[in-house]
Amino acid sequence: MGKLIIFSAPSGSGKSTIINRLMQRPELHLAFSISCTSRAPRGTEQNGVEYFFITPEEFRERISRDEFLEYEEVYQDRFYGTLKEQVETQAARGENVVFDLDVKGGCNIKKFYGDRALSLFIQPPSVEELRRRLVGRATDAPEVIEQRIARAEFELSQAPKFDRIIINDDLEKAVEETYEAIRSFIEE
Ligand SMILES: Nc1ncnc2c1ncn2[C@@H]1O[C@H](COP(=O)(O)OP(=O)(O)OP(=O)(O)O)[C@@H](O)[C@H]1O
Ligand SMILES: Nc1nc2c(ncn2[C@@H]2O[C@H](COP(=O)(O)O)[C@@H](O)[C@H]2O)c(=O)[nH]1
Repeated sequence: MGKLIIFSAPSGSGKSTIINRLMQRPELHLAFSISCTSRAPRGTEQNGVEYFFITPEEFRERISRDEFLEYEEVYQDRFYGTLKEQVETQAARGENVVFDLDVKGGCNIKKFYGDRALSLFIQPPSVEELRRRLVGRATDAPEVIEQRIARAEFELSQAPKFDRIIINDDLEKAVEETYEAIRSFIEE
């Protein structure tokens, strides 16, 4: 049975960037948990790769069918949720399942799996740098960026609830620190 690796942080901290780098390390046996979302794809995102993109109506139907391990309305009218089936199938294959979750979702999954899960908080050097990264990423409209920044203060206050805090200032250092944290956790 595989283990669970949770990445949480405010939007723009660099979770996806670090995850994408670690997915290229085959010795970690990682499998990404593809969430459902009711937001529209952005940039080069593809259905079934970054997310399963579904309508808010389908999202509500799936909630009523109890298909999610957890879900959040992270931003108004934008739902995100972890599919039970995804996680169970991947973990049963012996893969270590990686989650990219908002802070509430991260805390919920950690509570659910306890010691089987490692929860990592990816901390940006500052809120100003977070804004610079979101603007630089150029995937969101200015008002969406402001919504994400507005949530960041609460999310940063939740960092002590996580097993490890990784400061993502120098990307290479953050990737290596995360790699070592995961390697020692899966070898325990
Ligand atoms: N250490 C770093 N230094 C400078 N820029 C970085 C660093 N880490 C990531 N970035 C850049 O910051 C932007 C946001 O990163 P990324 O998309 O990985 O964040 P995220 O936490 O996954 O965001 P979201 O929660 O919205 O998916 C990207 O343009 C990425 O290239
Ligand atoms: N609670 C959950 N949060 C999730 C899930 N999938 C992604 N997320 C988080 O949402 C925000 C925004 O993501 P974006 O792709 O629109 O930038 C980010 O913090 C993700 O980590 C999920 O299944 N559950």
